[in-house]
Amino acid sequence: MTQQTGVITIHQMRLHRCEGCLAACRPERRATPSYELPRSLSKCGLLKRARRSPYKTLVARATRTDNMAEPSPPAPPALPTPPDNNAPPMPWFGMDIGGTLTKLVYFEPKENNRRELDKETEVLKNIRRYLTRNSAYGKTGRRDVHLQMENVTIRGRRGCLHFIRFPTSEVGAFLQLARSKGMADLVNTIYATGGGAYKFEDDFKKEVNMRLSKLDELDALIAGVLFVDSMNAQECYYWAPPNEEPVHQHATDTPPYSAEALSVYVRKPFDFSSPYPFMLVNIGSGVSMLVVNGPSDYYRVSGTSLGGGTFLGLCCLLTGCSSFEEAIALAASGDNTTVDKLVRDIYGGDYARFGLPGDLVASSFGQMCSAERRGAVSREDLARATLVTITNNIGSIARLCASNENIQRVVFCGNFLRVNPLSMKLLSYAMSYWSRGALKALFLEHEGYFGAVGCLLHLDSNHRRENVSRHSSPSNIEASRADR
Ligand SMILES: Nc1ncnc2c1ncn2[C@@H]1O[C@H](COP(=O)(O)OP(=O)(O)OP(=O)(O)O)[C@@H](O)[C@H]1O
Ligand SMILES: CC(C)(CO)[C@@H](O)C(=O)NCCC(=O)O
Repeated sequence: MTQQTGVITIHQMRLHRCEGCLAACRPERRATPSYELPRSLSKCGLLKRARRSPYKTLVARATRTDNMAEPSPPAPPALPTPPDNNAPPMPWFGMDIGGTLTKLVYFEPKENNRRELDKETEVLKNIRRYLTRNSAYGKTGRRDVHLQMENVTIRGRRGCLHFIRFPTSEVGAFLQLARSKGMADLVNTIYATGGGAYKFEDDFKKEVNMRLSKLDELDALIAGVLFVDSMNAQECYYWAPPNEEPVHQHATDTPPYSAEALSVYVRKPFDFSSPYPFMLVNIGSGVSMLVVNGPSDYYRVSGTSLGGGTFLGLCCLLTGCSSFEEAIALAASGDNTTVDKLVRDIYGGDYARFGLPGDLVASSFGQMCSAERRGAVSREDLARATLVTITNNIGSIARLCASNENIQRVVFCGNFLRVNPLSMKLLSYAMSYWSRGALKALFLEHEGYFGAVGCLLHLDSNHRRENVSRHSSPSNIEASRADR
C-alpha cells in the first residue's frame, strides 16, 4: 500500500489519493463511488455528525485505466477536519477474533499538537511505540507492514492504520502482553467481532478488565470491505491472462488451467466503485458466502466447512508441515495430477459429450487408493492436491450460488488467500471458464482484515448491536441450509 499524500476521512470517504495514483494515474482515475453508508455505521454518532458536518465532502474523481469514465477536474485540496472533542480516549483498536487468526487494526494518530502530546500518557506513548516500531510481537504476532494505510482520518484525527495478526490460540499471550504494556489500564472497551469475541469475552473481562463490545462478523466484514475499498483505489483487483483472452475460448494445446497457463496470469486493478450487487466469499477457517445488494442489505446465501482451516489441517496431516506459509510453499512446487484422478485417467482422453476435458480433475485424491502411487507421491504433490481440492470446491459452490442469484461479480476475501496467488488464479480461471465468461472473480488487498476494520469504524458508536443479527433469523438459516 502506498497511500501517502491524500487525506481520507470517514467524513470524506470518497476522497482518495495515493502515491500510486499521483505517479501513474490521471487525476480522474476513479469514478465517483456510489458509497452509501452501511446501516450499522449510519447508526453511529460519528457518521451522524459527518452528515451534519459543514465540511464539504471532497471527491477525487478518478477512474481506473481499464475502466475509463468521463474526465473530470482534479479534486481541490482537502479541508482540515475538525477534531472531535468527544472522541473516546486513545488507543483505538478494532478486533476480529476468528477461528484461526485474530486480526487487530490499530489507529495511530498523527499530527498531535503540543497540548495533546503533553497530555498523552507515558503508557499511551509506549503502546504506540511498541506497536508501530515492531513488525513482530512475541513468537507469533505479526504486523503486515505492506498493508499499512496512511492518512486516514477518523473523528477529526488524522492517522495511520496498522494491521496486526496472531493465532487465536495465542489470545492468552495477547492478554498477558496487554497487561504488561499497561493497555488494560487505558482501554476499557474494545469493539470486537468473530466467534472469539463471544468465546473469550469472559477472559478479557477477568484477565485485563476489558469489555468486548461485540459486533456481528458479517456486518463488520461488509462495512470494512466498503470502507477500505472507498479509500484505496488499488484495493480491488483481478487476475487474467495478459491478453485477457476469454479462457473458455482458449484454443492452444496448453490447458488453460494448467500450472503453465496460470503462471502467466497477471494482476490487474478493478474499479469497484459501483459494487452492487456482488457476492462476497469470505474464506477463513470456514467459508461464508453472502449476496450483497447494498451496504446494509445482504444475506448469507451459503457456506462450506471446507475452507482455509481444512487446507491447513489436511496439509499438516499429509505433509507434516507446520505453518500456512510452508503449506503454500510446498503447494507452489507440487503437481496435483500425481494425486488426483483426471478425466483422461478414466476416459483415456476427453469426455467430449459433456465438455469435460481430459485434464480436468475427475476425482480429487482419486489416485491415492493405490499403494504404489501413494509410495511415489511427494509432499509437494500432496500439498498441491489439497490446495486445488479446497479451492475448486469453493469455486464451484460460489459459481452455483452466483448463477442462482443472478450475480456477475464474486469478491473473494479472507486469509486463505494470503500469500496464495495460486488459489486466486485457480478461482479466476474456474469462475470464468465454467460460466463461459459471465462471472468475474475479484480479490481485495487487505484480504482478512475487513472485520477488524468494520469494528474500528464503530469505535464511537453508543449503539451496541443486538447479539443476534437480523440477517440470521431462523428463516434465513433454514434458507441457507436448504440451499446446499
Ligand atoms: N499465518 C497463518 N496462520 C494460520 N493460518 C493462516 C495464516 N495465514 C493465512 N492462513 C489461512 O487463513 C485461514 C484463516 O483465515 P481468516 O483469518 O480469514 O479466518 P478466521 O477468522 O480465523 O476464521 P473464521 O472466519 O472461519 O472464524 C487459515 O485457516 C489458513 O488457511
Ligand atoms: C462459522 C463461521 C461463520 C465463523 O467465521 C465460518 O467459519 C463459516 O462460515 N463456516 C462454514 C459453516 C457452513 O456454512 O458450513
